[in-house]
Amino acid sequence: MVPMSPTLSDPAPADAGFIQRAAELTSAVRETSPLIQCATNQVVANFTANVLLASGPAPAMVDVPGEAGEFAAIASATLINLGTPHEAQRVGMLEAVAAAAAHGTPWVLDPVAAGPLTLRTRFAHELLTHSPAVVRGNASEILALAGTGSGGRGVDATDDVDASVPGAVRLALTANGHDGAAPARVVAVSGATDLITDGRDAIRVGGGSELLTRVTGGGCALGAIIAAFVAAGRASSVSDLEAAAIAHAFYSEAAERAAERAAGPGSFQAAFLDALAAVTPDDVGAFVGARVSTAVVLGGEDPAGGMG
Ligand SMILES: Nc1ncnc2c1ncn2[C@@H]1O[C@H](COP(=O)(O)OP(=O)(O)OP(=O)(O)O)[C@@H](O)[C@H]1O
Ligand SMILES: Cc1ncsc1CCO
Ligand SMILES: [Mg+2]
Repeated sequence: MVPMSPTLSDPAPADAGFIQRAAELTSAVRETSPLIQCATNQVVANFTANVLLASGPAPAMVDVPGEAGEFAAIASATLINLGTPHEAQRVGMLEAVAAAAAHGTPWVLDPVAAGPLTLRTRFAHELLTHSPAVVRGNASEILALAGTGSGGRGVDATDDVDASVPGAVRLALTANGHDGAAPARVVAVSGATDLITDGRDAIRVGGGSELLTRVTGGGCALGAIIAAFVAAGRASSVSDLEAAAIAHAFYSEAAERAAERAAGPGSFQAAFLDALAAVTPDDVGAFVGARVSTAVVLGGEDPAGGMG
């Protein structure tokens, strides 16, 4: 059964354990430099690679059919972003997600502009059957995939993050994994306040900067950072849910610092890369303490038959 109209409990501040895991996971991402395969759109490939390099992980934009699966087998995590999904890239993406599944490698789906565009929306639904660890998008994209969208107008959101709660919960709970055999699917919705949920628990991440929406790739590069934090989280027993939320906190802390120094979108982009490199694990811990809240999903029902 699909949840009818789930809501969230009153928010609680992040507890000390979560704050500590945020700092430790940020250290781990810097120290272990996870290798992140990106099959992403041609608009943001360069920015995404720079965001990863500034943050610690190693990017590799390997999306060519015949190579994409081979590379997914050795990557720490894979990002699949549907911004400009040409036919050959779609073939490479299917190879990559099959290899990721075979090797237990986490992968992140960013269904850019899902909803108004039929081909990529169908392809996103096909990709969902290959068990992404995280589905990341703006509210319009998440609502479209959940089947509750308002249409959207393309790559930018027309829906509000809070309005996406029922859709995000539904999209999380319709995945396999809630039987305990595999990690639950995490759905991450970006906006003024970000919402990250596995259908049972939810985490809200505030802060950040509106300037992230004035340069291209603000959301797309976030998908690559989520992939890196989830990969490092799996190596240190941090749940995909918390790892994805800590990724958002890391990103928002850097965006806030960059916005303080920037005169506009151009200098913001450069300042953001500098800030991603400068943010410390303790900064991320402090950010989680100040700007992150947790809640429980109320009124959600697990289609697999138990809320565990
Ligand atoms: N009004 C806002 N205030 C602060 N931060 C914001 C705001 N809107 C978006 N963000 C941040 O910007 C980043 C990108 O989110 P956004 O929802 O714009 O992604 P997106 O629409 O998928 O972007 P794109 O597809 O253009 O890369 C996230 O880190 C989010 O928290
Ligand atoms: C502008 C744009 N067009 C297709 S993908 C993309 C990058 C933001 O998603
Ligand atoms: Mg996007």
